[in-house]
Amino acid sequence: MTPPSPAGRARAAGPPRTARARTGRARGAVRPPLALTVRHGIAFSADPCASLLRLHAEAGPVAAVGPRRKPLVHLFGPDANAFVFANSGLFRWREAFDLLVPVNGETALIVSDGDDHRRRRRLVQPAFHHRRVGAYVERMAANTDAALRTWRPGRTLDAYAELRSVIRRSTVEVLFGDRLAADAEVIGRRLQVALAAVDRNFVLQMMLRQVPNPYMRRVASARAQVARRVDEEVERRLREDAAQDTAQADGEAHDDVLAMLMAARDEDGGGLTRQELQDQVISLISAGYDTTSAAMAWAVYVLATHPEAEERARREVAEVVGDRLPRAGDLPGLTFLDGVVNETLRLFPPAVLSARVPVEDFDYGGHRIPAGAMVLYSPYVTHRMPEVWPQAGRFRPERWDPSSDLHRPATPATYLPFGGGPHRCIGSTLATVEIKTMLACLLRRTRLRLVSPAVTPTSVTAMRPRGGLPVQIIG
Ligand code: HEM
Repeated sequence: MTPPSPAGRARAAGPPRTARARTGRARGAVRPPLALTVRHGIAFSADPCASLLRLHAEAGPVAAVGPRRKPLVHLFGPDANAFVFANSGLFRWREAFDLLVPVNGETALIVSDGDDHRRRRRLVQPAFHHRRVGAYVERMAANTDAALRTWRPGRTLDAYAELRSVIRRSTVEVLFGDRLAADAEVIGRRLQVALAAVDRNFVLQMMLRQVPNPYMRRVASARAQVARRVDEEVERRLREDAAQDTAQADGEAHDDVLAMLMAARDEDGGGLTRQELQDQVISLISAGYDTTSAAMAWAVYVLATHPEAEERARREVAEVVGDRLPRAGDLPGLTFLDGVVNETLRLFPPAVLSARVPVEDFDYGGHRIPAGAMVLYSPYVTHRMPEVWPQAGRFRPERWDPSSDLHRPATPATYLPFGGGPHRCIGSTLATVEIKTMLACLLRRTRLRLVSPAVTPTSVTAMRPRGGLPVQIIG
């Protein structure tokens, strides 16, 4: 599956670049109503996804909640998404994603702005080129199949946890090579301590960041241990390069993202600094496996709850892939499976919300939104708007077939599981290729039944089934 491409089309079709020019005179500064703030706050802690749909229904396309001095301003719907993506000069990412810094590092892409971001993104982007990602399919398939071979009929297991550990291994392996992959479990466990810290509710995270405390010290120490392991690998490769005495001497012999990052040069011949390299490695692992595992769990869930779609996908995999493991060349032929992946990411986008902080006041939808506010746009709410997607709440993978009555062309403003604009997810192709490959492996080898069809989502940064996804293996 290739999701719609980013900013170009949004800019062409979207609103003009200056915020005030588009929206005319504002009625006045947004003022979060206290009653709405309290009601939404309580509902959000119980079920964030449902609470956002209610907030949109109640307040419309602009909904401010939280403290008056620094409100959280939700901008809902395709117009808002197009506006946010087209006006990237109005926003900073460092402030918006500050809470990720303890895990991702100061120079990670998601917390970089302006020229720094452009430079780093240019250096990192080639490693995620479509052609390179194709080369990883066989590793992903082999890792998945190795895990599935241990799944015996009759057994009950947590499909989310099991597949997440496959994804962790594949992510570390394709990004950073076999030596780090051998440590994938240890790296994953340490990183998990840090990731758990940024998965907590915002208020608690902000409090934890205010004063030194044992919890944040544990997070820093876990992150430092991963950073040391990454540094060792970089050192070792540099020594190998210098020695030029093995087949792996030129660095290019490592066919992974780390090799590309180490070799990357801009027009002036400059590359990533050691700090930048370390932060990119850690932030790519952490951005990569939590979100992809969440999406994978939802894909298993929707197939298990839609037997007809599951059978159709199974038949397609049997015809295209047959008895062997899937290869990159098979993926374009798996068109129904594309629809399954697209539809899973439409109904269950792991990034329920994404954030921006404006550097100056701006007007939108008749409201003045102050500099420093937390502006939030929501893939989840957009994807469930009936005026955008017919039968919005239903899993209908056939809607991705242009000949279907339900088909609607996806635009960057209407379909945005990977965000949009200059910070659009760099790993979108890797993620969708991985989910598709893993589903093909699952469908050719096993049949699953959910232990309970009642599943509640949790988290807005990597939305996943609360309590995992217990399944019974039935074949
Ligand atoms: C289903 C899986 C994934 C989802 C739903 C997802 C979603 C997102 C979203 C919503 C953003 C923010 C964009 C914005 O607000 O405009 C983002 C950024 C990012 N993602 Fe992903 N992502 C996924 C997988 C991955 C993978 C596999 C990687 C890398 C291995 C990755 C690396 C990144 C990075 C580095 C950024 C920051 C880009 C920048 O700031 O320039 N993601 N992702």
